[in-house]
Amino acid sequence: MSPHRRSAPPRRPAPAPATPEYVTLAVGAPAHGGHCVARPVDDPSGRVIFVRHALPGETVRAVITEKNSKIWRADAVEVLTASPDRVRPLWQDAGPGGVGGGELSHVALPAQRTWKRWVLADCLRRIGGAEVVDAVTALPGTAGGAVSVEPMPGDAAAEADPNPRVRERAGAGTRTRVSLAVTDAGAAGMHAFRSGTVLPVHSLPLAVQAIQDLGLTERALWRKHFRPGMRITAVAPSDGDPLVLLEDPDAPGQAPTVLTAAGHSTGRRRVGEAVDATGLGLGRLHYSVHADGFWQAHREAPTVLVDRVVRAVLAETPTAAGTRPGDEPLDAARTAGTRVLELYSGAGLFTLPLVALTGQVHSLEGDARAVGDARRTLHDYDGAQLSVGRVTPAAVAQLGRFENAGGADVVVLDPPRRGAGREVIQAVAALNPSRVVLVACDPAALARDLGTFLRAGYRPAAISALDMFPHTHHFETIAVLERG
Ligand SMILES: C[S@@+](CC[C@H](N)C(=O)[O-])C[C@H]1O[C@@H](n2cnc3c(N)ncnc32)[C@H](O)[C@@H]1O
Repeated sequence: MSPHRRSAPPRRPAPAPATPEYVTLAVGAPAHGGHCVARPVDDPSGRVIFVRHALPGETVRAVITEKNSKIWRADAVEVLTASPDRVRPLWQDAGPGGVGGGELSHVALPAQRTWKRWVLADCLRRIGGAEVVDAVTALPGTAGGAVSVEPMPGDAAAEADPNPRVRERAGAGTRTRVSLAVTDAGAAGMHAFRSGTVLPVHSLPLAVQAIQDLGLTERALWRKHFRPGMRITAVAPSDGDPLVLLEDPDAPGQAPTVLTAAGHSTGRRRVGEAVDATGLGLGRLHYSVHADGFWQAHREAPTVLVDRVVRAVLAETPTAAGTRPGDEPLDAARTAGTRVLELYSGAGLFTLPLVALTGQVHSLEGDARAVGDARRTLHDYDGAQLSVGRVTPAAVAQLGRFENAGGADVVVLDPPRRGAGREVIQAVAALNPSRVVLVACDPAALARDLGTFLRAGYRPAAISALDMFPHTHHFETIAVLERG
C-alpha cells in the first residue's frame, strides 16, 4: 500500500546470503526509508546495518536480508530488549520477510510521528545543510529543524477514543486506493520488500472498510478473475461504490477490466470524489477522476490538503496550518485576481478551489488523462488554463506569464517523490513570485528543494508535516516560502 499508486517497480536488491546469517544488534536512531541504524552488540564500532521491524533503543536478533559493498540490511526477527513504544503489529503480512507498505505497524502511533519528525530533522540537516536548518529553526516551534508531524484528524480522534479496540486500530482503515498484484498461485498479493517476488496477503487492514469488505484476499469470487502477474487496484471513492481494476500483464497499454464490488464487469472508468472546503467558504467540491489515476490515498487527505494548500496560497499571513478554530473563510473579494501558477497539478485537486477564489490559475501536469479529468471538473471556469506537459524550466517561464498582467504572484508545486529539482526551482524563482507553496511527500527531496529555494532568494515562512501514511515511514510536508 504505497502512498502513490504509480510507485516505481521494486528494485532488485543484492541477494541475501544462501544460509541465513543472524546478528544481534543494538538499534539506534531511525533513518529515512523505514529502518533504524544499528550495530552489532559485540562490535559497537563495527559496520552499520539498516534494520527494519525494530525500534530505537532495542536489542534485537536480526537476519541479514541484503549485503552489498555499501549497505547491509536486516530484518529483526526476535526482540531481546523491547522499546516501550513497541506494540503488537496490526498487519502480520508486512512483518519481517513480508511485504512492503506497513513497516512501522509495530510502533505505537505517537512514536511513529516522533520517528518521522526525527527523520525530517535529520534530512534537513544532512541534505539541506546548516542554512536550511537555521531557516526552519527561525519558524515558531521548530527548534533544530524538528517539525512536529501531526496526525490526520480522524486518526487523532481514534487515538483518543475511550474504547481500546478503536485505539488499537487508529491509523488503520484509511486508504481509499490499494495496489496489489496476483501471485503465481493466483491469489491477491503484494511485492516483498525491495523484491520482485509477489507474496500472498491475508488481510488489508490499512484499507478503508469498503475495500476490506470486497474480500479481495479471501473470497473465491475474485479468484476466477485473477491471473498470475496481474495488477489489481481497489478504489473506494468518496462519492460512489468501490471498483476493482485488473490490468493484464500480457496486454500492456490495454485499458484495465473494471469490476463492481459484486465482481460484475462495468464500463465505468471514472469515480466521483468530494472534498469538504467549508473552512475556505467553498462548501463541497466535486471532482471526476479516472479510477486508476492519481488521487491522494488517505481518506481525509484531499480535504486536509485542499484546506492547507489553499490557505497557504491565499491567506494574507503565511500559514501551513489550514483553517483553525475561529478563522474566517477566505475573502474572495480580496483573493480574486491573484495570479497562480500550479505545477504537477494532477486531476485538479487544488486547481478547482484556487480558481474559484482567484479567477485565474495556470496549471501544468504531465499525465494527459489527469488533465482531461481536471478539464471535466473545471469546465465552468474560464480562468483555468490547464496544460499537459512535462514541468521544465521553459514551460515554467512560459506558463508563469499571465496575459496583460505579468508573472505569477504565487507558485504551487506538488512534485512526485524525487522533488522539483534545481532547474525547475530556479525557473520558478526567475518569475519572482512573492510566495511559493511546496508540497513534498519525501523529506530528502524537501530538504534538497528547500536548499535550492534558499539559494534562489526564498525563505520558509511556515511549514507543517502530516502523518498521511500511518503505519508506513511516509509522510507529507507543506512549506510556504516568501521572497527575501
Ligand atoms: C504528488 S502528485 C500531485 C497531484 C495533485 N496535486 C494532487 O494532489 O492530486 C504529482 C503529479 O505530478 C505529475 N508529474 C510527475 N512528474 C512530472 C513531470 N516531470 N512533469 C509534469 N508532471 C509530472 C504526476 O503525474 C502527478 O499527477
